[in-house]
Order: sequence, then structure tokens, then C-alpha cells
Amino acid sequence: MSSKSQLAIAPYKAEFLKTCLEGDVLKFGTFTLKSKRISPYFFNAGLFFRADLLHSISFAYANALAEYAASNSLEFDVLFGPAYKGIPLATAAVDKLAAIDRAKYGRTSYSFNRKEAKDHGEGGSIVGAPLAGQRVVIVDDVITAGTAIREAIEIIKREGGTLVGILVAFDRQEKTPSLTDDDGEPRPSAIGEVRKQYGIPVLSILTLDDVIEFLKGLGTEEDLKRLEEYRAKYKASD
Ligand SMILES: O=P(O)(O)OC[C@H]1O[C@H](OP(=O)(O)OP(=O)(O)O)[C@H](O)[C@@H]1O
Ligand SMILES: O=C(O)c1cc(=O)[nH]c(=O)[nH]1
Repeated sequence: MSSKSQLAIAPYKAEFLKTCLEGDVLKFGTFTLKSKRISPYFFNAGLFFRADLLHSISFAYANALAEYAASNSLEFDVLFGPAYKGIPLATAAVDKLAAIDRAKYGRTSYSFNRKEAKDHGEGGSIVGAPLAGQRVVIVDDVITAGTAIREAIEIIKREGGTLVGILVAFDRQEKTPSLTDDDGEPRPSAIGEVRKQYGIPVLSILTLDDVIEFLKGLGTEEDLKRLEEYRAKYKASD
């Protein structure tokens, strides 16, 4: 890999991106998204199952959150991981927060939803910390059209929690879908809309722009070209 491409983005991002590429978390090809868009790349956080990969992503989450919290006086009680892929991410991130600063984060908790409510035993649809009266940060993998994040926001509201922030590994920086999807009209991203609507920080470790910068000069011209074409088609206006 050339040092030129690695210098184009922050070193901690380049490090995380290399881990994603080595673990096949970030792949190039042809993928159908939840929004039905056809994408030339896919970020599969389900592949952070190996100890070293989970360690890498959960530290990246915890560092990003702790740094933002320190410089912006953000306070939170619970990390909420939407089912399914958000579950191990939020759980591991809470553990790393305590490793970074036990005095500050030792009592920070995790919580997640069941996709189907359980009607026996302890019942209910939330596992982990109850959300009522708590300041909650959503920890998830990717935001594309924002459907999953809006579902998570509704769950937190319903359970009586207060949403204070969102942290994702990857911001695809795509405009929100319209009825015809490819209508050529400028629109903001789902992240931009959520930021505006709720007035909360939405943080991401990596963006599509970061990946494109990183790939420049790496000799993967075909992937780079397809990513740039996709960005031109779906790039959000914010
Ligand atoms: O912004 P959106 O267009 O909603 O798409 C992004 C979401 O879609 C996927 O989750 P999915 O709901 O497929 O569930 P999973 O975690 O069980 O894979 C992915 O993990 C993101 O959370
Ligand atoms: O939009 C999606 O469905 C999506 C995109 C992506 O890169 N990764 C993922 O898990 N889901």
C-alpha cells in the first residue's frame, strides 16, 4: 500500500479501514441494500466476530465516543445496540469505555432490543439496562436510508429513555430515498436529517469519502471508479 493514500485520511481511520479490509468487513462487488439500492460496496459489521477484530472496532467506538464526550460535555448512561448487528457492538463498546476510564464509565450500561417480543420468562423486548429515565446513545454499524436508526429511536422513546447521541462505524453519506429513488434531485442524508430533527450528535468512524480517499493510488482503479460513480449518483447534499 502506498503511503500517499494512507496520508490522505487520519491515521486512526486508516488503521481501522485496513482492519476492515483485512477482515473482509468492507467488500467490493454488487450488493442489494435494505433500501433496495444496488451498491458496489458493502460494510458487513457481522464479520467482526473474531476477538482481534471485535477488539479493534469496539475500541474505535469507545475512543470516538469518549473523545467527543470529553470535548463536548456529552453525558450518557446507556449504549443501545439495535438488533441484531448492533448488539455485540454496543456490548463490547461499553466494556472498552470502562477500560479507558473506569471511574467515569464503570457504571455505563448496555441495552438492546429483541426483534420479536418474548412472552414467557422475564418477557418484554429489551435486554440489558432498562431505558426509562436514562440518557441513551445508539451504537450501530451503518446508516444508509435511516430506517433502522429511526426504528431504534422509536424504541428508546417508547421505553422512556432520552436519546442524546448516535455512533456508527460507517456513514455511507447517501441521500434519503425518494419514491423513484434515482430521481436526480439533491437531498440530505439520513444522518443529516436525524441530526437536524433531534438536535443530537451523530458520529461515525468512517465515511464513504474516507474510503475513496484511501483507495486512491492503491491500484484498485475499477473499485474506485465504481465507488465514485455510486457516490455521484447518491451523494447527499449535506
Ligand atoms: O439505514 P438503513 O437503510 O436502515 O440501513 C442500514 C441498516 O440495515 C442493516 O441492518 P438490518 O436491519 O438489516 O438488521 P441486522 O442488524 O439484523 O443485519 C444494517 O445493519 C444497518 O443497521
Ligand atoms: O444499507 C444497508 O442495508 C447496508 C449497507 C452496508 O454497507 N452494510 C450493511 O450492513 N447494510
